Amino acid sequence: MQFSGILFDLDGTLLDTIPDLADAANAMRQDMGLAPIAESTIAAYVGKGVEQLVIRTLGHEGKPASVDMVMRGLARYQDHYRALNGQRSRIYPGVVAGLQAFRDQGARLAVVTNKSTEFTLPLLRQMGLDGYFDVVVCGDTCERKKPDPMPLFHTCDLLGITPAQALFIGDSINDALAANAAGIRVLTLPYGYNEGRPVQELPVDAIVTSIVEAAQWAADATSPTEHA
Ligand SMILES: O=C(O)COP(=O)(O)O
Ligand SMILES: [Mg+2]
Repeated sequence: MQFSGILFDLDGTLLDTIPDLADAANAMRQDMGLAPIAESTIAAYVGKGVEQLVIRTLGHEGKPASVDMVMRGLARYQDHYRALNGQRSRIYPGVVAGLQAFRDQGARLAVVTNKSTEFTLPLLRQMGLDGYFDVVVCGDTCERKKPDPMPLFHTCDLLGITPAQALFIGDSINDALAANAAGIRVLTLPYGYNEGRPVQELPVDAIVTSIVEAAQWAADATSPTEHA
């Protein structure tokens, strides 16, 4: 296989975390005197990190939340998510077999998520996935989050590879834009949370149905220089 490092998004790609994210977001809303909102609505608010999730969830009724409300909401949300993280989250079908297939092809694996370190590391451990990854870069690891390419460059540096040797697999516009800006080829999965937009619109190399299929795609892919 031509790729020596495979970078994975977390929420909506490896793990279905929406039930816990939605429970925490609705518990925060209840603390602030607001009615609960549907899980599917909250799924469309996920993707740009915890601060944006809180801002979008508090602004659901159309009125932007004040800075004070956002600060209070963030503290409440983080307390709830600390308690709920991993409780109802599930590994998507094909993930474990797919990660193993990539490893069997000789690749080193990394997670590049907008989720905070505090929540990412225990979740990977709890799901039994931590052993697959050499590098984990979270939403607060670098100065900027996806869709900025900074966390992807940082991951490549930590893996000791160039962007041309990497493949990124994600579920959202943030993943596609970060990968394109970094010069990293990118696959997307249709089952995640693309901020409520169809994945067919994303600028990616291919849409695959599972991580197993992604491993097959990577094994079959020809390098850009082979077309020259
Ligand atoms: O925390 C988020 O907003 C999304 O996390 P992700 O980058 O793993 O999809
Ligand atoms: Mg995601």
